[in-house]
Amino acid sequence: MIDQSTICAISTAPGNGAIAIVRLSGEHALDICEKVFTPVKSKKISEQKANTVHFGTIQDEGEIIDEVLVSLFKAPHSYTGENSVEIACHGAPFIQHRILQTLIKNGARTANPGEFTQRAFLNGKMDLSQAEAVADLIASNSAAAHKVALQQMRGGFSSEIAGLRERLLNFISLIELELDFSEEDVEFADRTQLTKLVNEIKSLIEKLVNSFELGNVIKNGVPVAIVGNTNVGKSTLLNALLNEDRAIVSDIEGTTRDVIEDTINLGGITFRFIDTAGIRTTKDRIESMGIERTYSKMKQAQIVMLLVDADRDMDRINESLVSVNKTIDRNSQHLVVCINKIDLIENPQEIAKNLIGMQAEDKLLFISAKQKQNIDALTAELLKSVNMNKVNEQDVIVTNIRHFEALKNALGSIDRVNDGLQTQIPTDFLAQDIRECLHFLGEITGDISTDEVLGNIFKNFCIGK
Ligand SMILES: Nc1nc2c(c(=O)[nH]1)N(C=O)[C@@H](CNc1ccc(C(=O)N[C@@H](CCC(=O)O)C(=O)O)cc1)CN2
Ligand SMILES: Nc1nc2c(ncn2[C@@H]2O[C@H](COP(=O)(O)OP(=O)(O)OP(=O)(O)O)[C@@H](O)[C@H]2O)c(=O)[nH]1
Repeated sequence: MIDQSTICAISTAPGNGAIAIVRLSGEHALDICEKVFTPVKSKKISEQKANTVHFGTIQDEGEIIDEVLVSLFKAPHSYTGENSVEIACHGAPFIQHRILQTLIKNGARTANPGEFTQRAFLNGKMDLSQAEAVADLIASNSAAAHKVALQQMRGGFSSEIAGLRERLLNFISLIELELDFSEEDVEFADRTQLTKLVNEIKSLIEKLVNSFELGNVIKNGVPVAIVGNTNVGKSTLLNALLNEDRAIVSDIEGTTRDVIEDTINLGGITFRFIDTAGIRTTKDRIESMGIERTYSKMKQAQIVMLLVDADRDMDRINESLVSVNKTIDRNSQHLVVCINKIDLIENPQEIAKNLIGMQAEDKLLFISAKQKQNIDALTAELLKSVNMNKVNEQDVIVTNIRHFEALKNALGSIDRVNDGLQTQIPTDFLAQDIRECLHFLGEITGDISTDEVLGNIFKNFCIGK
């Protein structure tokens, strides 16, 4: 149910700016605006045409707060689908807050995060996956992320899903009719047509499910944990990869106590390098917390880059490989072992021979972070670990984990429908699988949603969006 109150918020970024926008939306947006805004032209704001802009002053009990521009939108032709007003004022936080307070004094309440977009969704201006894409668009920080978010906000795959869902809904009503007439042996739903539709749905969903691996990479970057004993050169390597000095480099053991994260664009893909505290046993509490965190970062990474110091004894080198082996899962993670400081030793191959626990799929590189030797080969190896072969350039890409989960569930149920059609299972079982598929598809577009799901989605939005 849509809450009927009129909401207001500052929609521009916090802090000083040239201009700021205070937004007002809801049934009483125009009346509230009228109480605080005096246009230079005498005509009342509520009598003005929609989609017009007006110059005037905002007043609080007779005191002028600012000269502003007011934009008018009338339901249903606004972003939220409700009456809306935007006040563009001078950008001092003091002015913005005074205006907000005045609006509240006159009957508005402050908006929750994402509440404008939530209302746009509830009023049918966009479906749920489009609303989610609005947040992605605001957060986009690379050309690829921008492209997929914009595509999704403008309809993306949700219109296709909605269309297929609509057709499946037609079938379920026919099948349910058959169930009503179960005494008689009638078949209202054409099984050949239904099989065709099921296959269409299946191939779309499969394509979308497969796109997620890349979608996730585009949206979140590839997490790479750089791990190793202290002083092996992790920070130096990070700097070599970043080509700048952002992490702390020093020869004092345990300098990197906390987890430092930095992103770098390699071949159009964002990698998130996580420079971790070295793995070793320590009595220092703060340092051991850092080491704890190293293990948890290692588990979350898509690529684990183990750095070893070529200049150390073999036991110490193998010790770190043993810890990594215990922690990572090669089904979902790649291991790249880098033998660093090759400038210091004669025969790095000797180390390679004595490494314990390397597996066939693991990669081994010999580098010097300080001398920047073989950094390009390492970069190439990282890019190879990101599997992008499954997706074509023009394909729609799923970036949202909620959509991914719903699609996987929908695929499971559509597979059961398909099997059921082939093995001619009883109609009531078939109907149940179809209903389940409809449910999961509906979760994506928001045709099926709960307050909890909506709450979780919109709580992560900015205020004013
Ligand atoms: N000042 C301002 N800038 C903004 C937004 C906004 O709400 N205000 N937007 C959003 O936050 C984005 C633009 N999106 C918008 C989408 C729809 C409508 C809108 O009024 N749609 C109506 C009327 C369309 C028409 O003119 O015919 C509609 O869909 O019925 C406005 C903004 C980005 N920039
Ligand atoms: N000769 C040589 N020295 C290196 C190389 N890479 C790093 N070093 C040196 O090794 C020392 C430690 O480097 P860091 O990058 O601070 O090592 P770290 O692994 O981040 O160390 P912690 O933060 O203590 O865990 C520094 O003196 C670096 O200059 C290399 O390829 N060759």
